[in-house]
Amino acid sequence: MVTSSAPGKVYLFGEHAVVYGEPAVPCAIERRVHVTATEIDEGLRIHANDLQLDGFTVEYSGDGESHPDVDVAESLVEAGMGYVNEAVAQARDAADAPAAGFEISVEGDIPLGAGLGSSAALVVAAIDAATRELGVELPASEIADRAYQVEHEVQDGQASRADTFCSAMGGAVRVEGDDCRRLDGIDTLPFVIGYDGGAGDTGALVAGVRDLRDEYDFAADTVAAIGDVVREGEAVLGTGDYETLGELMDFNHGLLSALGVSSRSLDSMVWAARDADAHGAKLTGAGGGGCIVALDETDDALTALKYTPGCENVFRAELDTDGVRQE
Ligand SMILES: Nc1ncnc2c1ncn2[C@@H]1O[C@H](COP(=O)(O)OP(=O)(O)OP(=O)(O)O)[C@@H](O)[C@H]1O
Ligand SMILES: C[C@@](O)(CCO)CC(=O)[O-]
Ligand SMILES: [Mg+2]
Repeated sequence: MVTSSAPGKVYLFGEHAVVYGEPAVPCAIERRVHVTATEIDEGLRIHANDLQLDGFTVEYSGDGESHPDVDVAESLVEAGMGYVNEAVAQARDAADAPAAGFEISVEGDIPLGAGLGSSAALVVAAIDAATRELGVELPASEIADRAYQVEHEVQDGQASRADTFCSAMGGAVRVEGDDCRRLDGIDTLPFVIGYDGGAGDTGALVAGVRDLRDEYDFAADTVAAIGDVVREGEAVLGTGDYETLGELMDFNHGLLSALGVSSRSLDSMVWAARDADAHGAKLTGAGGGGCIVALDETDDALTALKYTPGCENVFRAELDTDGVRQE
């Protein structure tokens, strides 16, 4: 039995635009998904107590048959389990053990579908745990690559390498197309996260931006402008100039908002953080609902968000310089 874990992330800059080849800077945070893999004779059994489908907790056997004790549509269960199914397929392939069976248990402290990269953390940790259980130790870069294949497959081609690379490597990273790099010398960033308790549909939100971009030149320009913000941001990232970083985060949020991926509750959390003198604040991840990230080393934004209607949970998230690891 092997347990591995991998971190979630926030986007300092660049979500959505990264899908079209602009650079992005996601940063790993100290919130993790833990996956335990145990080899069994055949098939795939998954325990995922954090995954609620229509309010039901799911126990699933991927060999076609059995199902939750409750009546949940097969398609919903398949969708929920797709990441684990595909991660296990990657592990079997990497270890050259096509028939290996697994029992997989998942638990995590990353809210699901909220822009903190729970899917990438799950896939990265699952590939690591399952390959180690088969006696194979993959380099983090290969885990990142295989995890990207999984997200790409499960999300119908709507995925960049950003979430999976960041989760596998840890720290602050820069992703532009297939060019993925860790950014050295960045050990700390004062992130405060506000969570509205909701979720966004990543595939649908990415498709919405794609449509806008196809329809209007100014939407394409907006996506390109996000790339400019990222390039400006990475130039000051190592200097500790939180003032400028925050200003650029604010700008980035405005551009995402123009592309239609913010929401009323994300906007009110962003404004609550700004009113409390955070250096800057923006939505993180696909948007539509979920989380914002603010830059603030004081407790002011944290306190203000606690009393913001629509904010269900607020927490500080340290930069996690460790990526995937065996526990
Ligand atoms: N702890 C977990 N247990 C089971 N499944 C999980 C877990 N964490 C993530 N998942 C899977 O990942 C899906 C959420 O992925 P999705 O890409 O929609 O959101 P996210 O990764 O949290 O946010 P974003 O991609 O915007 O950063 C869940 O519906 C589930 O299938
Ligand atoms: C919206 C997006 O840019 C980030 C989702 O966390 C999609 C992706 O990069 O895969
Ligand atoms: Mg995801």
